[in-house]
Amino acid sequence: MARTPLIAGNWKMNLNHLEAIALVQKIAFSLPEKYYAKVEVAVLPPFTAIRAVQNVIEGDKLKIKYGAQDLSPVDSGAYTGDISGLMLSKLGCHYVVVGHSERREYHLESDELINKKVKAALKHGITPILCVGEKLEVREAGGQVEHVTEQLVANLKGLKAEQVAGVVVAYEPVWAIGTGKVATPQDAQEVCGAIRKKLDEKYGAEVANTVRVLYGGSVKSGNVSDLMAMSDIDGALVGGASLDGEEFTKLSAMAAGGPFV
Ligand SMILES: O=C(CO)COP(=O)(O)O
Repeated sequence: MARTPLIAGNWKMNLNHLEAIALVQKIAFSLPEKYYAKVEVAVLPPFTAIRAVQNVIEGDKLKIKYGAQDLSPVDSGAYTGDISGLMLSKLGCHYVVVGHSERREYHLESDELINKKVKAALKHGITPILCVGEKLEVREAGGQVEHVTEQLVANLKGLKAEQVAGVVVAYEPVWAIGTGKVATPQDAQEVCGAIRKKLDEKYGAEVANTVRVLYGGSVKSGNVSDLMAMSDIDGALVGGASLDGEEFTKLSAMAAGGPFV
């Protein structure tokens, strides 16, 4: 089954709502319509810019999708500072990042909490982009496949096969994030292939063949094609390079088979 590639720009804690509008307009203006048939392009602004991005995308009928970078495991209540899936679905979010390594590290998010967040996203019809990935010491000890597949199993616990089919998994080795040190296509394929094999074992071939597995970590227009040439890599979760309109457009075009025009 052919999987539509996904290029998702995780803006992290960057860009106010005015800068966000300008960036979306730049991407929309630069990326010719024909590319959208071959690649799905999404932007993931900070919460404060989602409404502005929604207005531009809906107002101009753009083919760019959008989403958020996190959500609460519950729908509403006394949880100061949190944002729920209910709120995000009302804003028309297609995607939400769950379990990014920066949240696992700085907000001490556990596999159990991430599992609840995946369920909350699905409950509200938002596709979770579930991030998994090992730290440098785990890779140096050769434990990356075991570590990542354990995270995957824990984070998807209790979901039915048809729910898992609606999840995107992003393999983001922590040592490659924001460092300029991209994993080799072979290293990325090893883990992305293991993710798909684990999905096959637990949920069957149809689900495993449906789920998109992305790679993330220092992806740029110059390395995205080699990564996506690997059989189990269906796109990229892009940090730094997604903040530069021209570079992100070029990267998206390359993911669609390029060349950039
Ligand atoms: O964390 C990432 C995307 O979620 C990757 O960030 P960089 O592309 O800046 O390495």
